[in-house]
Amino acid sequence: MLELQGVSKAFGGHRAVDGLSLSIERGRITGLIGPNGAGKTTLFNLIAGAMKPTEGRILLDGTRIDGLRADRIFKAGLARTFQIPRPFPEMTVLDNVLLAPAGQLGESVLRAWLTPGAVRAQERRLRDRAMACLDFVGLARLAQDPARVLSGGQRKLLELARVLVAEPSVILFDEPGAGVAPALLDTIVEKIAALNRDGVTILIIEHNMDLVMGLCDPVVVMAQGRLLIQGRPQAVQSDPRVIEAYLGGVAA
Ligand SMILES: Nc1ncnc2c1ncn2[C@@H]1O[C@H](COP(=O)(O)OP(=O)(O)OP(=O)(O)O)[C@@H](O)[C@H]1O
Repeated sequence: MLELQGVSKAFGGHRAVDGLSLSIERGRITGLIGPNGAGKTTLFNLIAGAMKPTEGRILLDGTRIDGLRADRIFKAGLARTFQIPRPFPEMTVLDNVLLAPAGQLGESVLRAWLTPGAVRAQERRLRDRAMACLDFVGLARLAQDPARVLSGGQRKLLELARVLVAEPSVILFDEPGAGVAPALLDTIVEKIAALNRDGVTILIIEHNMDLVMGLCDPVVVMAQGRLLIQGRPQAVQSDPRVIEAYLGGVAA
């Protein structure tokens, strides 16, 4: 579904991602782990179009997406969530979700003038869909509140609703468990699993090992910009190379 071929990203002389090749299988929840500075977030930036690779190719369903703008990749069905979501604090929760869909009919003034009925119908459909997404993540009752009232965990759920409006086929989650209270963590894990049951392919960066072991299969380990190993969660967890990479990371 998502294929990386010899992907590198250099910052000056430092290769944050170094000749990485990887296949993300359709319909799975793949975990991406590795010590701090391994290059995980840089890899997400490359896949989602926030950065261009220095070398290599990235294919989504066989079509090259490396070098495409982030909004094009989003429209092609690949969405990402951020480690620290930053909703517009004074806008309502619902309006924050409605910001996401690009290319809606109402965006074209000429079109709005020619076909106001179609625009209104489209807006209604979008609102309904945004409300359904908020309902899915459990935030529907807060739809009219300003986003600033949300807790860290609720912001992650809002972020999820925001990307779901676009009906992505692949979602990259950057540390969905970070900064989330334990009660909401279960909700987030449950929502990710439910989306996956619905056929969404998922790639997750996460430092919380319980979350990774319970949710992800396979698990991919990165160290120093490279792929260290890829395999079943239990096998990865007990692999001496992985333990060494983490201990090396702590010592550094
Ligand atoms: N924009 C940038 N400019 C220069 N160096 C960068 C940039 N982004 C990342 N790096 C460097 O690239 C390396 C990989 O960073 P990255 O954030 O991708 O790691 P990570 O695995 O996501 O780490 P963490 O788990 O701490 O988030 C680090 O050495 C980092 O300092």
